[in-house]
Amino acid sequence: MSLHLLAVSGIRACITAPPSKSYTHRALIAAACADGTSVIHDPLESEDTMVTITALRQLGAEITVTGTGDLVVKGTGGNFSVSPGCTIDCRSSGTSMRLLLSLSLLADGPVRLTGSPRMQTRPVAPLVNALNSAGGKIRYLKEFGFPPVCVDGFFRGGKMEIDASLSSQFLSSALMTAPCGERETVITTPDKPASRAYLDITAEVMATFGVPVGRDGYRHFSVSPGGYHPAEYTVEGDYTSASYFFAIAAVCGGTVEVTHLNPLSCQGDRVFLTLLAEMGCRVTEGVGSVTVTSDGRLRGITVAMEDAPDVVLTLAAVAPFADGPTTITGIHNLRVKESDRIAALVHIAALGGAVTNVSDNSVTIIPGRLPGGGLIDPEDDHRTAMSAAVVALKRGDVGIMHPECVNKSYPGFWDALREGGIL
Ligand SMILES: O=C(O)C1=C[C@@H](OP(=O)(O)O)[C@@H](O)[C@H](O)C1
Ligand SMILES: C=C(OP(=O)(O)O)C(=O)O
Repeated sequence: MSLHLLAVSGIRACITAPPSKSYTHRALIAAACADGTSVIHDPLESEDTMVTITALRQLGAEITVTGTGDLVVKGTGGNFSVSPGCTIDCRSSGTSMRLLLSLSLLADGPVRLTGSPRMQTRPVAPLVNALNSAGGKIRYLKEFGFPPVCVDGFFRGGKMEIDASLSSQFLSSALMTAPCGERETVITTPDKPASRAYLDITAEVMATFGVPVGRDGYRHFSVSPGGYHPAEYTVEGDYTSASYFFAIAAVCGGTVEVTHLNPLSCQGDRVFLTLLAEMGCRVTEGVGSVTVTSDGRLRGITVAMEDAPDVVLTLAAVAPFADGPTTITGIHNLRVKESDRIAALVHIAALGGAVTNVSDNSVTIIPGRLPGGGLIDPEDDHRTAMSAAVVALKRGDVGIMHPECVNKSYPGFWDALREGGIL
């Protein structure tokens, strides 16, 4: 099935942001490790967070859903008990795969971690190397450096060096397991980590569940053993998911307000609002909401995006409608996401009528050189589908195949557009 959207203009909409995917994964993990019962209010219900819930149940945490959708998590105190042959299917969730890789070392037996064919091409070697130097006995079951893996051994802690230049998730993974290690964990990174804001999210959730993370910027971290405390936790709204609505306001013209957003959030994807302001939109922050207003006239910009990789595709959907080129640097790890997102970016820009000049770590999007329009297969990448929707609503001649792939992070995306009167 493919979805064809009509062009819209002069939008007036108010949409509630869904809960954050990154915060939900982390709150679940901290709660599952805690010594007692936690309640997670307003968790994200999506394919990826379901992967983490199912995995934590396989590891022995009891997780129940209340009538209002809250999650009650009976923690294990960091002692996971697994059945023989335990195999966790992370499907296409990179966050689940990476975060569970360290965590599985806390189990009382071997745990196999596998995933979709695409997940089996997403690297884990820098994390596996570090864990194997600190008590882990992790083996590759197919291709060296990639899932599936068999996780055995234990998490000793101590000094670890983790190269997180390809993915911050390697670092978040070891950090989240560290409170359940045998001794103090001290992690250094040889290079600047990718996607650094996600490390702030990790440290914030850990602190809420009673674990302070000692750190010197993003290059040196320390965590003491002692475990997590249970907590009552409310998940904030997701700025990445909100970016599509802001982008629609920017290119189609009009006003879109998105509510349920924390104005003090450490989500790096908030930067998307700064970029829209630079491109010519009016961005106003209310109490727990953000409004973007645009007359559709946009300027091209130059921007470094290594700390906010997930909104690069949203920007690629906006850039074709600017009055000049947009250059984006810091895109080296986009090739190892749910799809090759550099190829996706080229396709999205072309739908909007722009050509792209791609080099190793940057891309320039030049508007107005191609006819644009057409059909896109997002290749199961939720962010490609949602970004293509931005172009489709501007132009009216774009079809999106397999629109249900948004279920990975935002099952309610198409309904939110309908309810907001945009579809
Ligand atoms: O830790 C997280 O929650 C995430 C980290 C980022 O990945 P990388 O650190 O691999 O860039 C981001 O792209 C992903 O969507 C979520
Ligand atoms: C890259 C993403 O997620 P993950 O790494 O968890 O698959 C994403 O949501 O854009």
